[in-house]
Amino acid sequence: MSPEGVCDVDFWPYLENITSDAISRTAFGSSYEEGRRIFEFLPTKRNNRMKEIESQVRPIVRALIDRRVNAIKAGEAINPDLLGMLLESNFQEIEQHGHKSFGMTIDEIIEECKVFYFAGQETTSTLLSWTMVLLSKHQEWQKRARDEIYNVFGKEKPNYEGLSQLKTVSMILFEVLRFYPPVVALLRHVTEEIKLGKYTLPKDIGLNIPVLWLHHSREFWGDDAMEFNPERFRDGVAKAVKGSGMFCPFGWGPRICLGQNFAMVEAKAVLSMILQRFTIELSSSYTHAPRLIFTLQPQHGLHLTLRRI
Ligand code: HEM
Repeated sequence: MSPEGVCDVDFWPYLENITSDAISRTAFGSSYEEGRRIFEFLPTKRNNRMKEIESQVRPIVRALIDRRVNAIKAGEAINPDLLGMLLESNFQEIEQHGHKSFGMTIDEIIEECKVFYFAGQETTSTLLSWTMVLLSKHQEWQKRARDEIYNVFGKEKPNYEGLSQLKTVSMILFEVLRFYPPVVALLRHVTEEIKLGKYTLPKDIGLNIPVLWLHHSREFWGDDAMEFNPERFRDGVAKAVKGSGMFCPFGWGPRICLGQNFAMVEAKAVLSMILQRFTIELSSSYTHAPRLIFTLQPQHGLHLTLRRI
């Protein structure tokens, strides 16, 4: 940072770090440093070695779980994190039915932990990235968000109660999720022939529900569908869009995202802490090129100019 408090920085790695920390602490509590190592194996275009990744991630998670299981067996208190809760409910299930086949196997628990990691990290850092880009392009919304954050927290650290009062920030995050949904499509496999409206879908076909397209359709959002306008969410999601299910950044139905509240709270907290300290603009080295690697990411990084307030 220059003596005047200005710096040019690629913010993307920092956002990746903070979201891995958040999910690591939530999933594995005090073992979060260990949990973070899992992200080193997240597949990217450069590092697309799924089999190798699988063989490296599994022992890390397995060691974490074994240690916890031994602690529980030794009568130690259960950690109030995701892994602790999963193991506790699993033990109860097995005890209640008196048989191992009622609980999850260790392999299934490992899979659950991995799902939380992979589902929760990249998606949230992507949401935060596009929020930074759009607030840089729309300085009036950046100012409105900062004013609200100062009104609620001043310069103090954000707290959970205060985060639920951030209405403008919520509107902004919803609009970012509409504009650049981290998950651009929902994929389904049709397991048996079914009638869907006027269509009959045959067994064994794949369905692609185009979230990105639905979120930009003039038919559902009106003539300003291609514009960034958080105001549309002032009276909630139902009033912003024609037709239910057309705003689906977290999916829809029984498989809707389990972490959506977590993600919103986390995004609000991170954004509050950034806007309390800095104004943000796009740096001259920023190149706008969203690309899809599982989620919609900034291809050439997130180069921003930060000015200390
Ligand atoms: C902005 C952040 C996030 C976005 C946009 C997002 C999006 C989604 C979407 C679209 C689905 C449904 C996929 C489908 O139907 O095929 C999903 C499922 C899921 N998400 Fe998220 N997610 C986010 C954050 C998180 C976080 C933070 C967690 C964990 C703490 C999480 C955990 C999960 C899990 C476990 C599922 C699977 C639910 C099931 O299949 O029953 N997500 N997410």
